[in-house]
Amino acid sequence: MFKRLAPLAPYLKRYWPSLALGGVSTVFYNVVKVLIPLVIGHAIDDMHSGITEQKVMYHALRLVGLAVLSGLFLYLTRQVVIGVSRKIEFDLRNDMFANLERQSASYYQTHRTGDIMARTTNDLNAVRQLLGPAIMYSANTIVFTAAALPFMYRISPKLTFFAFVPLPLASVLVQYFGNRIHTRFERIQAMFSDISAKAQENFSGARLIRAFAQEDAEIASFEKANQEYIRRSLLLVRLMAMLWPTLEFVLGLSLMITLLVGGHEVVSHFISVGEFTSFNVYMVQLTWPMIAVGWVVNLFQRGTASVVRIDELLKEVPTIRDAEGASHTAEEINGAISFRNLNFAYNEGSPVLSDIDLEIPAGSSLAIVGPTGSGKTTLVNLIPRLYDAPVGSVLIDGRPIREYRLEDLRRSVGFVPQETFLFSDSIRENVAFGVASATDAEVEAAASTAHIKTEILEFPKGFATMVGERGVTLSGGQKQRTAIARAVLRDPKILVLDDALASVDTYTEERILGGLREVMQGRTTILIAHRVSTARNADRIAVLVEGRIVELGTHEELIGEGGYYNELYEKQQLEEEIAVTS
Ligand SMILES: Nc1ncnc2c1ncn2[C@@H]1O[C@H](COP(=O)(O)OP(=O)(O)OP(=O)(O)O)[C@@H](O)[C@H]1O
Repeated sequence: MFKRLAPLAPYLKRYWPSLALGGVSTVFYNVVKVLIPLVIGHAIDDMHSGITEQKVMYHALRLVGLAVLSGLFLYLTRQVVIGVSRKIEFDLRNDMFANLERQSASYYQTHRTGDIMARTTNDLNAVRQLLGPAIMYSANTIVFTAAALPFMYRISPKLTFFAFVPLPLASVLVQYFGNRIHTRFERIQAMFSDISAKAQENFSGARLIRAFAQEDAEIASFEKANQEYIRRSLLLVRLMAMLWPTLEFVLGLSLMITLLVGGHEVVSHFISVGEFTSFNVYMVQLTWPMIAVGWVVNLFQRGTASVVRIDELLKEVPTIRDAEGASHTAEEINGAISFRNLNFAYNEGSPVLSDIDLEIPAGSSLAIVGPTGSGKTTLVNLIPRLYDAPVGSVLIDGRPIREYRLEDLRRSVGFVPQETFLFSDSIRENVAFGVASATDAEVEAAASTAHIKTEILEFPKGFATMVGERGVTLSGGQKQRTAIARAVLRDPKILVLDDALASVDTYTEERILGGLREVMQGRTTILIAHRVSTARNADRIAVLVEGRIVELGTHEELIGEGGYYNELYEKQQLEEEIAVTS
């Protein structure tokens, strides 16, 4: 077990002075606690030979003194040990988040979000309980039992033996019930996650549910899940209801034995009434630590399993990271992109890109068109290394992209993805994402280039308007233009727009392209498009079909070729004519 807990060692090491203080105060706390029954016993025997006010006062003060001392040490122990467990929880949470942030995009396709969330919440909680309560209660139990046993043994070895017989049973019972409670609790938690996910989907998919008139069906299905939840909860309630009476019975048994055997010892004058009382107080004090043993064993089992799961997450090495010796920086990037004999497949599946040979000179623009699923997004994703192409098949300024530091490479690419993601934050912060030093004027200029500034200023709070779950809902086109502003603000050498004008009308498209033309000066721009109107003004247009470049040239050249692009052009011309005449 200790080997499995090894990943915690560096974290514990960090706080060793606090842990040492916790250890010392645990010893002091238990030593003081062990003295209390002795003082009570002495007091009784002393008063047995005649009670005086002075004696009562003296013994009472001694007890109060000990109680205050033990309280102080207990406070110190809890404060220090539980405090350290919280600090380690904080460190672990930070480390896990940092490592999750470093993982490549594909990590999130192969790992379920629910599992990641469980590791960062439930497992972390279990580890904290192991570090805090589990360690503290085990230390208390061990130290107190070790300190109390010699005193109990000195009072009566026979009584000690008999009184201890049922106590381990309490601990075994707690462990047995604890295990079953844990299993049932996990099932309830799993069901609760299902219910929450269902409710959440219903809230975010509210429009779809209304449109399909599925409210009643959804209510019925939710009620079914909720019923299962209550059924499982009641099973747990039954188990808990059985645990406490059973425990009370076992502890009562132990006290009864103490009373019977101890009473007999007193009557036979083997021990005094004071000693008998001391012994009873020891028994009462030992009850909780004995119960705690079973509980602590459960905490250790759960905690150890969780440490393993957390360690797996912490050790996960990002598949895409800086290559060894990657030293070239953003300043060295001019923006010429080359694809050389590029073949690519996701996870060793069927090829998505085949024999791509393409040179995009620095500062030029390229439009990529092609049927859906032909690999356009995949091709541009390889430039900022969102997925890794085979070594040497993607180059920037003649250098394989792996020779650049990942952060610098990505900083040089302004990316407008196909699906816009906006954070639940103000529009300003969404535009300035990744550029901490951006001034208001720069943010506004970027918004102006993306032709969204006027619309933003029409919102009551302008750029401070919140978007996403806590704010206004932007239209698809507004979202895309916010994303364009975000990419432009980064002032990148390479600008990639993945179907970024799909949600705007042709008039707005024309205006955005006009604005971008200025921005595109001196930058390499790649535009993925489904409309000829987006592609036609690019320096060159590449047609991608089933992962291969089948046509490459200017608008005029491709029209002349009479291939896919020409067909697309004629079809869209026809559509426009029909739209005008109808
Ligand atoms: N992360 C991924 N894992 C596995 N396969 C993927 C992944 N992303 C895309 N694909 C597959 O690769 C192929 C090309 O997809 P891609 O998104 O590059 O096409 P596209 O030309 O951009 O399409 P669209 O015009 O519809 O956006 C598709 O068959 C798609 O199913």
